[in-house]
Amino acid sequence: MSLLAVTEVTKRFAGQHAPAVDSVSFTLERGSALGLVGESGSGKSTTARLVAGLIKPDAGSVVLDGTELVGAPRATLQAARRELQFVFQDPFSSLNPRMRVSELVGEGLLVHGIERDAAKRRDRVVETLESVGLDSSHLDRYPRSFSGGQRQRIAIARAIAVRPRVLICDEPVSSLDVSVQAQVLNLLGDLREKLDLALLFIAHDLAVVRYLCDRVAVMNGGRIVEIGSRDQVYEHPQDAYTRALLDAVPVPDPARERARRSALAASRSVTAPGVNS
Ligand SMILES: Nc1ncnc2c1ncn2[C@@H]1O[C@H](COP(=O)(O)OP(=O)(O)OP(=O)(O)O)[C@@H](O)[C@H]1O
Repeated sequence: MSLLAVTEVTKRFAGQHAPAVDSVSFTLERGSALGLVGESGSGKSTTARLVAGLIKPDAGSVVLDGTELVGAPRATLQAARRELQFVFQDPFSSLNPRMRVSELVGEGLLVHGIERDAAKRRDRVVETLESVGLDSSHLDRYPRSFSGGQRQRIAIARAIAVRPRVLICDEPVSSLDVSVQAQVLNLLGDLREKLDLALLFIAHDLAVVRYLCDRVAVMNGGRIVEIGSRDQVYEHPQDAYTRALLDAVPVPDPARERARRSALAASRSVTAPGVNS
C-alpha cells in the first residue's frame, strides 16, 4: 500500500471557468520523492494544498497510510496534519515574526501533544535545529535576524520537528539566493534519507526536481499530463507539453525560443484527458 494515494482529485474555485485541479491522481511511496512541475497557474500549489487538507476538494480521494482524509472527522484530519507537513516558498512570510525560534520550532510539539514538558521540548527543538545546521544559540532569536537561507532552515526544522512522514515543499528554494539554493536542496535530500521522509516537491526549475526527485509528474491546465520515473520523463518524455517544457532551458537563439513558445502554446490546447499513476 502506498503511503499516500491521491485519486481523481478535482477543485474548481468560485468564478473559475475551469477547475484549477482536474482529476489528479498519483501515489507517493514511503521515503520517495515526487516532483510536481509545470508552468505558473498549472495547479501545482492547489494540488499541494488539497493533499495537505488546507482546502477541500470538490471530488476525489486522498488516502494517507490507509486512512481517507477527504470528509474525515476533525480528529483524523488533526492527526494527518502532523504527518503531512508543509514548507512554503517564502520564509519571510511563512514564519511569524513575533515568535522566537524556540517557539516556532516547538509549536507543533505542543499543539500535537508530542512533548508537553518544557525542558524536554527545548531539548527536542535543539536536536531538530542541529539537524538543519543551526544550534542552541539561535533559540531566542526572532526570524528577522536570519538570512533567507537560515529562515528556510528554520521553516524546515518547524516542519520536521513533529516527525512527519510526508514533507510537501512548495518552491522551497526559488526565493533564495542561488548561492544557498544548493545547500537547502542538499539538506532536504539528507533529511529525506535520515528520516525516511517522503517528499512532494513543487518547482518551476526542472533541474532542481531532477536533482532531488526519483519520480516526476508534469501538470498542464490542472491535469497531470505525464508521470513517471525521473529518467523516463527527462530522457524519454511522451507528452508534447513535457517535451516543450524540457526544451525551455534558456536559449540565446531567438528563432529557437520562438519555436519553443509556439510548441508550448500548441501543447496547452491538446492536454491529454487521461492520468497515469
Ligand atoms: N484561492 C484561490 N481562489 C481562486 N483561484 C485560485 C485560488 N488559488 C489558485 N487559484 C487559481 O487556480 C489556478 C492554479 O493555481 P496554482 O497556484 O495552483 O498554480 P501553480 O501551478 O502552483 O502556479 P505558481 O507556480 O504560479 O504558483 C490559477 O488559475 C490560480 O489563479
